[in-house]
Amino acid sequence: MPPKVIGPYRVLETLGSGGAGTVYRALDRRTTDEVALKLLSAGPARDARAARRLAREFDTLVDLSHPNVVKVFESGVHQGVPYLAMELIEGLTLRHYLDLGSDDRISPPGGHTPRSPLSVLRTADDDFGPSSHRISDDSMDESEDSDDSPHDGTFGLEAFAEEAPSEDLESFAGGADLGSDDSLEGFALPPPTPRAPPPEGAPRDEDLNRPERLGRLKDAMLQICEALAYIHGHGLVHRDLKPSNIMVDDDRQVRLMDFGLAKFLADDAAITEAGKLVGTYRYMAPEQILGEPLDGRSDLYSLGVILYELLSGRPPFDANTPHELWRQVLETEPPPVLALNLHGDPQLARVAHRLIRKEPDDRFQTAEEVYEALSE
Ligand SMILES: Nc1ncnc2c1ncn2[C@@H]1O[C@H](COP(=O)(O)OP(=O)(O)OP(=O)(O)O)[C@@H](O)[C@H]1O
Repeated sequence: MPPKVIGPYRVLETLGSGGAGTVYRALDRRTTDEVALKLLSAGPARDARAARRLAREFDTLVDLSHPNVVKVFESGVHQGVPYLAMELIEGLTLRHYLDLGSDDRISPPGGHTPRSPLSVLRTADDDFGPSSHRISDDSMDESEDSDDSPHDGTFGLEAFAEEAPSEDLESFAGGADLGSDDSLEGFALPPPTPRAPPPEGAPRDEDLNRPERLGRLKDAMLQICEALAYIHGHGLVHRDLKPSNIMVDDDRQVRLMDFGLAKFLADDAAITEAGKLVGTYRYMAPEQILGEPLDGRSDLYSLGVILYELLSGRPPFDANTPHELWRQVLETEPPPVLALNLHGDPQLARVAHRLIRKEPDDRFQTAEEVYEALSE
């Protein structure tokens, strides 16, 4: 049973649950405005680290103001449990927004502002789940994101509970010439065959490639680039970009959410957290897996994984264990999007592949550059 009242808010309904707590639709009794209220779980999941993350989410967002970044209003504590009040987004997470057959749940084009030159739901099916595991045992600062996972190099496999069945990507090895040149032009289009059989339940190419869906995908990507350009411009790295942390409202306006893991680059601790792994496995850049210093280019890698998945219907890397996934991310090339989806959009495919290059220097360097490449 959800609580009836949380601080000055009356709870109206449950919107969804994530790793740390539950998000409610609630009415601010002082203003009669509706808000989304994130309340941390009262059970074992609520610990000092979760509370710190919520506090950090508030501190991070309270000074930001951008149409594509969720707004926060206040934080508080209700019967000892911390909560965060934020802008209520009437819409869908990015994955559900671009689900095949979701057209009937969104408004027709025209209800949103077309992209101008850059002015400059957590759902059980989305991700591997957030992780914040130690990867070494040496003198780590407990004050940050480490959790109660074993510290011996093993990982909580519950984080993989939602993983899709793994695929044999070996068949692509050697056949995928992604080009070594930095430019999009340098990207070698994959040969039309051989092609691995799609896993059972995989979306059909013709559904993935419907022009209306691709239009929505591109528009959403442009808006995410605007949000990323803004937060990176403020010295912030999101560090946990994934489809369930992006919502699209009924007017097709995108919001970047869930800044509980975000870090300011100016904060030294943010870039010298060697040995700590924070983020969601599937979307983590190689340098994030290696515990190296992160910058905005790591978010761009995650954006590339999202784009790759939404174009091909499959993640670029897939495995049954974290270690195998990381090995693939660090050492292997993903199958070309256009080998998985023969008639996929070549421009979007090129952008996705350049975003998921292993070396940050080989990727687009800024969200503005991605925006421009998507607009070509
Ligand atoms: N501001 C909001 N407006 C409307 N719905 C929201 C809002 N914030 C979250 N939700 C809904 O609540 C769900 C849970 O959100 P929450 O941030 O707790 O978890 P998550 O991001 O899905 O997972 P995790 O935080 O564990 O990565 C979301 O998937 C979304 O459907």
